[in-house]
Amino acid sequence: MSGSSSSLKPPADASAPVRHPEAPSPGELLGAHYDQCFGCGGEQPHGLLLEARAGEGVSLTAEFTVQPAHQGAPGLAHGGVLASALDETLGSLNWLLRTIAVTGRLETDFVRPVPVGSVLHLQARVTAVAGRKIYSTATGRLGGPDGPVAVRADALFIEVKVDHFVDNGRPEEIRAAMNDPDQVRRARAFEVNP
Ligand SMILES: CCCCCCCCCCCC(=O)SCCNC(=O)CCNC(=O)[C@H](O)C(C)(C)COP(=O)(O)OP(=O)(O)OC[C@H]1O[C@@H](n2cnc3c(N)ncnc32)[C@H](O)[C@@H]1OP(=O)(O)O
Repeated sequence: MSGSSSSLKPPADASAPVRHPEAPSPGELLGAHYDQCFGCGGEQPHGLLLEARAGEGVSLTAEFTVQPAHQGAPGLAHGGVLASALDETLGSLNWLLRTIAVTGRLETDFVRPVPVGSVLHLQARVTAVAGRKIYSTATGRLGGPDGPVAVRADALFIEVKVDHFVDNGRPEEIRAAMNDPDQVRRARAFEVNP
């Protein structure tokens, strides 16, 4: 069974997404937006270490290898971890729009169990944009990019200003990020002043 709530259906006046002219080229790795991010950061040993690659249009692919630290049932990935992998993949799409956005809603279907050690092949694309609202969808497949779907999600991201993080994040981490030239450079990729 699948389906999504009405708030995930773009309104009639929504527009098709427009890839930013300076978005990474198809095939290019996006890299981490923050090295402490649970989804993509290289400094989180139990994180997902998810690597996303730009696709055509406003789409991307990503891979996530399920580690023993990601278990729920014995030998199987925890559903919340799989939802995180989908969330991170969908969030990475905003790089291609050059828009800073956070997840407002994420609806996930868990279709097949995902064993530890398996690689989840994720594919995501933005389907529509309406004002600050960005609608997107993703699948995660097992055994290869054309393998059977194990998880899928629809999401609504909401565009925010960089102040969203500055005003709400714990001051220690905000200060450290602002003092990190690499982090400042990544933030500038979104054409914002950190
Ligand atoms: C430096 C680089 C770093 C880049 C960093 C990137 C990090 C990516 C990490 C991966 C992604 C994440 O996990 S992000 C972390 C998880 N998410 C969060 O923490 C978000 C927490 N929530 C919030 O802060 C807030 O609720 C917002 C920002 C989402 C929305 O608040 P707001 O800005 O006041 O906007 P608001 O007026 O309420 O809503 C705007 C429009 O969106 C709709 N809307 C809002 N929320 C929802 C919702 N849950 N479901 C349906 N619709 C919603 C409203 O109806 C409205 O529609 P209309 O009336 O206009 O039609």
